[in-house]
Amino acid sequence: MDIIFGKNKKEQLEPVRAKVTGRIPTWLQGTLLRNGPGMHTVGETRYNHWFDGLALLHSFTIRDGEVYYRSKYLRSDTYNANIEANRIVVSEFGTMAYPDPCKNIFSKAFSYLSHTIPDFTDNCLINIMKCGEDFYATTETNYMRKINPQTLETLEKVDYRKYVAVNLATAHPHYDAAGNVLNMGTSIMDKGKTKYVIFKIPATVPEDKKGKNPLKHTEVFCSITSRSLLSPSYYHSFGVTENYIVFLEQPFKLDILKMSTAYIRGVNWASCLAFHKEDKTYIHIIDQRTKKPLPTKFYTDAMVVFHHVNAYEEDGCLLFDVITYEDSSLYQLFYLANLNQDFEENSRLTSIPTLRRFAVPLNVDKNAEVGSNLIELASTTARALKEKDDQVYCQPELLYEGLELPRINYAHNGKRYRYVFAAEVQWSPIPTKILKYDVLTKSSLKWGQEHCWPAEPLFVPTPDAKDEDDGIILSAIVSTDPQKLPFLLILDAKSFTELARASIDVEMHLDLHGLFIPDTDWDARKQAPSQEEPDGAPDCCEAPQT
Ligand SMILES: CC1=C(/C=C/C(C)=C/C=C/C(C)=C/C=O)C(C)(C)CCC1
Ligand SMILES: [Fe+2]
Repeated sequence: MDIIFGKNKKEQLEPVRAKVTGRIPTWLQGTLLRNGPGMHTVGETRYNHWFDGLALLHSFTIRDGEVYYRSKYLRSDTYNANIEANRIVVSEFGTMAYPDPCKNIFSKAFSYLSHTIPDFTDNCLINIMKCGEDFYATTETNYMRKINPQTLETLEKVDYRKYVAVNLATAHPHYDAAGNVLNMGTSIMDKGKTKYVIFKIPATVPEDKKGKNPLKHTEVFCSITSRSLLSPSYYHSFGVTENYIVFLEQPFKLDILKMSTAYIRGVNWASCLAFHKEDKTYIHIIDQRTKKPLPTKFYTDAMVVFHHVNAYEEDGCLLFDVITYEDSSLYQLFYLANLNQDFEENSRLTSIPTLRRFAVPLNVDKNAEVGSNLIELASTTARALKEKDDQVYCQPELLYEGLELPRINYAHNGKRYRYVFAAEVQWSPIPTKILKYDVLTKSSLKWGQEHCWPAEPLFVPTPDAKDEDDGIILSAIVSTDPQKLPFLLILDAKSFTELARASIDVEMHLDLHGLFIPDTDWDARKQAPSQEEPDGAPDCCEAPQT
């Protein structure tokens, strides 16, 4: 397993042509661009956690039935500093590192105590964000790196703090139909307050406005004061509907005092996160029209959510679907020490990721009887029980057990929808199958093959799509069988049958998230990789058949 998780992956700088079997639909033209950790040792030093790995971008360019693959490490300041020192010198989620090992503990304490919030890493390994015409590699700190989506080159380092007061920001922004970005982040102890800040980055900038960079036009949409100044919640994503935003203030919290002393205590950031099972999960619903949270205090039991799937409005209620855990053990399992030969035993989840639907009444009758259920929808068994003091306790409906890395047809984001595409996971965090779950009929279709570990499945609609599932699924598959090459799998999203696969003779990393850039989004001819790579691409076509 170390080969898949812990081994450093080589870059594939020149585009390599894949061996395609089956038929790739002719309308499918564009680039699947993805991000994830690819290097876990530098010199003699080793990261502790899989999320610490240095960001390795990779892309699959699909053109006229062919697939071209390339990969490149993000040249973050973190990457460059590590490579130059030939050891890990920048701290990541699960690994604390010190730039200068010669300094004694007192000078270390002095330099690190001068910042309550330490300077974080720019190793942007989680996702790719589109912002106007630009693409960024993202993580959860205040940094992003602009990238060239064709060459995978690393461009400017962006500090969110220049545009909006946040120390952390999610790697899962939302986009509206015009391409405006909606994201949120945490502002820690700024002017004596810790807040969750929802902000908008416009897709375009009016001609007359100075500066073409949309980030300069970032606007704070709404701020929610954290229940606690020194222990704000950790969150990985949030939900949106046509008129509302859903934010879960969950009892999985960052301890700011622990973070500010982590360097002198020699502990990692992960140890500053804790799940408080005795606490509640507060559900904040922000009205996009008034830019204010609803006054009712909605809450549910303690849980941990990383991924929101979708949310929508129905008959005066807001429904949201999330993948829930009963504890925070997921992040614990990705310590590389657990992901070894015996990972099946060492990395058993203590709670299975479960798709649950919550329903929140948008207009709460103050006179409703205490104990009454405020949800009268035929479509869900989720309940919202009126309590005293304007509180409403939400009880979810269980939809499906054992799934992660959810995606939907994004045209249905914020609206009623039927299909969740996800990776199936059981008691181990390793995906073994790709899943299509129908939230209406509660039925599912699956794709899986021996030794195959699929990445997050991404939905691309057909150009003339009528049904929600008119399109294809793209997923990069790595194999635990060294004889079997990794491949890009293309499934028909309706039937969930394989249309084609493109095998690539490289050591591919397991990635996290990404996006598809249709060729119509840029001047395809100008950017075609075939220009850099004349016909008869090297070695690729000799790839052994799998
Ligand atoms: C470095 C750093 C962080 C990094 C978090 C990361 C890298 C999380 C990755 C999560 C993933 C990949 C989840 C998948 O579901 C924190 C804790 C935000 C804050 C302190 C500094
Ligand atoms: Fe994620």
